[in-house]
Amino acid sequence: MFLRNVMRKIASQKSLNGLAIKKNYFGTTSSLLDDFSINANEKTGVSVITMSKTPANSLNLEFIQELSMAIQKLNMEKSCRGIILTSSLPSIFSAGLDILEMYQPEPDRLEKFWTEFQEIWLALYSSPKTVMSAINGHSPAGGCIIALATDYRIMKPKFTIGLNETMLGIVAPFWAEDSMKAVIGQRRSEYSLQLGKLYTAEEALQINLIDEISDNPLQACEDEMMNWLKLPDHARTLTKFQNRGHIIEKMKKGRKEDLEKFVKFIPREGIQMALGTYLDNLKSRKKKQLKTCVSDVELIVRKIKYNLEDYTKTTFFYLGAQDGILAENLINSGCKKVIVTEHKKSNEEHLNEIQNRFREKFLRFTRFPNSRIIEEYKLDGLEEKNWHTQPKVAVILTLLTNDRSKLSLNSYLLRKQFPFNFGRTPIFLLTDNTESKVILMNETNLQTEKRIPSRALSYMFLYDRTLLAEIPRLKPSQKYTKLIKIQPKSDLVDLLYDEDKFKEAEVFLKHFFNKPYERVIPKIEKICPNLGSELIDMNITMLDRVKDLDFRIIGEIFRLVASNDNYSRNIIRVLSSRHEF
Ligand SMILES: CC/C=C\CC/C=C/CC(=O)SCCNC(=O)CCNC(=O)[C@H](O)C(C)(C)COP(=O)(O)OP(=O)(O)OC[C@H]1O[C@@H](n2cnc3c(N)ncnc32)[C@H](O)[C@@H]1OP(=O)(O)O
Repeated sequence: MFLRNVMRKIASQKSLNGLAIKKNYFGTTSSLLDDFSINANEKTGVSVITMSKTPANSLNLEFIQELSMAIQKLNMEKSCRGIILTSSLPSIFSAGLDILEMYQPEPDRLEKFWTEFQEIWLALYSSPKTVMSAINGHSPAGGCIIALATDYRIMKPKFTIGLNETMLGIVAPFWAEDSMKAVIGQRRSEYSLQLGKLYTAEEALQINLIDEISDNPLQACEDEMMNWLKLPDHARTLTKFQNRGHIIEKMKKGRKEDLEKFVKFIPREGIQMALGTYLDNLKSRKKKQLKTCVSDVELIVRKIKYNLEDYTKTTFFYLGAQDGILAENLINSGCKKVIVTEHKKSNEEHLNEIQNRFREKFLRFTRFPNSRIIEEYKLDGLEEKNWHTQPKVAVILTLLTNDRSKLSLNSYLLRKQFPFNFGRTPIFLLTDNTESKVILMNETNLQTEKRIPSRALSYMFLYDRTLLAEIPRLKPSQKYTKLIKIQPKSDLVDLLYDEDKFKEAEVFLKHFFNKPYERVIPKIEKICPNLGSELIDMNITMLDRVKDLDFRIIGEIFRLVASNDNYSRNIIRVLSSRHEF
């Protein structure tokens, strides 16, 4: 049935020839908005569509409409046998859908926007012509969807491509997913989509997401096109539809539902919040250069202020009310938004105290909607509608603790607050909890329990000196892209950067790792009573079950050493020399 329709469509092109497209089809024409041009070569029958919508060829409604119309016309133009899509921008093929179309959208426009996007995809994916993408720049999300809808993809080295929708907290449509599966396979596709993977051209080639790499993708496409055009059009087209028919049919059947889903999904508060963050981040990405961290609240505040473009627009999420000193400092120094979270049941009295103190500073106190346990504090005069438009940076002031119940509470609150992906938002973790001796946060924790992708953790400010002991643990990880150098402010910090000392501790740890807890604990207890009891609190039965523990212990050792106490130094020496330990 589908193939019959295709045959009919191909046949009907003959009669449409010359009608559907302007008479002066050959040569160069520009779109009404000058967002792209078409160069139709009479000799080869190949039309090159060059997108030139500055700054990023992002697909807004008008751009898609015009582009879609042009492709549909070319699809019907008999003298056109091949279409190549490319970009005139130096480093971007297409940045995908214009995020501004989805951020704080007008309902009618949003509906039109998605309908047109479906339409352009159909026009490309079911084009009877040979369609190629000369991907001469970045091609994320919608850019990749467009490229995937073509028959052949040649990309310039180094740039990136992929369906990164989850990074924005949104979901690629099923038809884009289907087209990706058809190209790179089910498993790779699922993996790439879930993780919102952006691949370099080199990586993309390895997984067949693109077909070739070339320094001149347009020329390479033109050359490759000649091979494709050697074959009779009807045979090639029918073969294409034999392959794609089921995907096209599925899309057509599901497109109404897909549209309904989209217009319902996008305006959701959480999605808007995620898009706002992403957008802000995109805008300010280049300008943010965060450098140092200091172990003093005032200095941290000053640093943040200095580094953030607009400090007052930053939202601070303060997890665990504690005594609120850090939050108060932030507020005093100009921050207008702080969300304080606390488990009311467990700490109601404390929360009330905080609330009262904050009330003096804030003229209005609002309960966080849909939640009984999260309280929101904000300055009067802050526009309600901007409340959830995301800050440039999310700052999480969190209680890093060895208390499992508090940790899971924090995870819970984080999940509740942010059921979506943080995307590329840098997250600052601060703590003023000087009692803490351990961080149980590692990459796995962050990804699974707290659902913050590790890449978001690009910057960390740690106030608590004892927690600084954890910093070296993070060093080797590639994922922590910009770990800030901590200004040595104490012997402890100096020590942390003393590689030899650190190695010494590591050697020692190797010897008691993998040993049963029962054998190790009493020995640790003997030399370091606090550490032993903490391990007991954590209910650890085998040390090797807790991979992070090595650094925790290292941290503890450093802490002991930093106390400049001969006894502690002796402990280290003894431990390091006792291999049987
Ligand atoms: C039920 C289904 C639900 C939902 C499905 C929704 C499907 C969505 C598919 C999408 O396409 S979502 C859009 C995703 N797009 C992106 O994530 C790309 C974002 N852009 C970038 O990562 C980068 O801009 C780039 C790698 C493409 C290029 O980087 P660079 O060369 O450094 O350029 P700039 O970042 O400085 O960008 C220049 C300029 O353009 C603005 N911009 C970039 N992308 C977009 C966009 N997609 N929408 C709107 N605006 C965009 C960027 O903010 C810069 O603006 P300035 O004013 O600061 O110059």
